[in-house]
Amino acid sequence: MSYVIGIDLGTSAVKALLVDRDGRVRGEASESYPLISEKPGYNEQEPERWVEGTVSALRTLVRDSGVEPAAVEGVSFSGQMHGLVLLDAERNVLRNAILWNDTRTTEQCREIESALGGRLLDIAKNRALEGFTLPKLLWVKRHEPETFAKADVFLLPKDYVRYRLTGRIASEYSDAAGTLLLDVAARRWSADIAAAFGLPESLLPPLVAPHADVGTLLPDVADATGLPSTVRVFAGGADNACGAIGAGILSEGETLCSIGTSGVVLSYVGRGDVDYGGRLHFFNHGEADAYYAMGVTLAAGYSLQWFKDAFAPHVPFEALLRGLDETPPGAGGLLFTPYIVGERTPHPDATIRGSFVGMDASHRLAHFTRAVVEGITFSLKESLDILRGAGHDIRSLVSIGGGAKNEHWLQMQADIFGADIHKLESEQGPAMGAAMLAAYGCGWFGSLAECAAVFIKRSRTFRPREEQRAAYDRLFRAYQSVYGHTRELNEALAAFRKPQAQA
Ligand SMILES: Nc1ncnc2c1ncn2[C@@H]1O[C@H](COP(=O)(O)OP(=O)(O)O)[C@@H](O)[C@H]1O
Ligand SMILES: O=C(CO)[C@@H](O)[C@H](O)COP(=O)(O)O
Repeated sequence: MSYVIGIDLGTSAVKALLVDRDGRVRGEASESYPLISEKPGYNEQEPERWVEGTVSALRTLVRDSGVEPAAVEGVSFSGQMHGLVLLDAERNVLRNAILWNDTRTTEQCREIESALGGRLLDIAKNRALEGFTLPKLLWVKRHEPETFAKADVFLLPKDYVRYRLTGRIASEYSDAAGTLLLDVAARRWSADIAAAFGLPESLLPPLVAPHADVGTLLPDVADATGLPSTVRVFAGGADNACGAIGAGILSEGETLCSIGTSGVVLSYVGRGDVDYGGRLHFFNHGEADAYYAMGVTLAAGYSLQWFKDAFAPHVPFEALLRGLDETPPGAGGLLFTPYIVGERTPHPDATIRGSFVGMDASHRLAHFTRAVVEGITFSLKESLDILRGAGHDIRSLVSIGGGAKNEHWLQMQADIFGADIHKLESEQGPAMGAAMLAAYGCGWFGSLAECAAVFIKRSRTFRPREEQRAAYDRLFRAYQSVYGHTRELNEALAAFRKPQAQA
């Protein structure tokens, strides 16, 4: 038997997954690392910790799985998107990486909009959002000019780890799409956008396809992990592209709901010339010539995690969510908006914060829990509705991530979305998509879809229930009005915010 390894470089941890030719998971290892949040809205990580964590997870995986290391044929990557890693000419890291959930760059977003106007959407297919990479580059240029002057090349998080494992600098389309520097439809860096901000083209790493073979492991990495130095390394993809691959979202009509730290609803798109007017993210998929359109809730699982940590730290998730069964839709008249670190879709707003609306003396923990879970799901329905409004006929979704672990929540997704929700048999998230890119790269399958047919199985389907669906439709209208009523209030409150740990 031969094997591949998928590595998912997440925000809180790196996970390495060993998968055999039949798609069976033969081992798993992970290592966590801290988030550095020195000021409100600032979120950074030390790239060296990603490398140490990845090498250590690979070592544990190889040691504990008991498989013959020489039987591992390929490795590939999935990674948290948008993060900025700056390297000097000697390939030293110049500063901590600035992450996707860092919102310090509102001013740079306005600068990008005024410099490029409609050309930004024409070329990069996305509007300027704080989380994306170009605003981060401009922030460093403006606030840390000495650091910027030393920058020779920039990399995205998983591309940096892959560079350290192989010695080869490269980026790939699916992650490059989240920088605002890619001509998304043409799959090449946009010389126009780079020039508009005085960025030398040499700062942009060479681009390859997600399944491209980018070399083999460096001898010292092979020694440290126990893998042979002949193991083939494939470029990999953005975590959402890999999450979609790992859930089999590989043809027109397929839609994914992922509730991790952030939450996304994304649909496969077969063409690059589709115009969503910037209301959704539009990125290159992990498959050649394919794309996806996606809405993002910044704090999806993170809202529930925050609520649990703050108000029920000793209650396990399963026990906390049992309350979903005990209270009817609407949580006794309580609504929650999950804007606790700002929002992206449909309200690109770094200043907005969350609300509980309708608190009543009768409300208890179970009502608040239900309101939080409903609010997260309503937020994702806003993305779903934009996709439907743009012509996507969405009657079913595959649900993944921590939020898919709870069956009451999966049923709620069916009721709120008005669509069938499919649960996967062995849900491994983006690490499985990365393993599939390696399997495809190794030539085990003729396409990612052929690989998905072997690797991915659906286990259960949750169908919408009419009575609940009607109640949620009424609640959703109330939910949608909360943003407009709380926007100015939050602008006034922003000055009182303290630094907080995020995501
Ligand atoms: N048993 C559970 N039931 C429902 N939600 C859960 C459960 N366990 C974790 N979660 C939610 O899933 C989130 C983590 O999901 P995960 O996919 O692991 O995220 P990430 O990959 O972004 O770290 C947590 O923030 C939490 O809200
Ligand atoms: O910013 C985005 C997508 O645009 C995020 O999806 C990040 O790519 C990481 O999210 P988690 O997987 O950690 O929730």
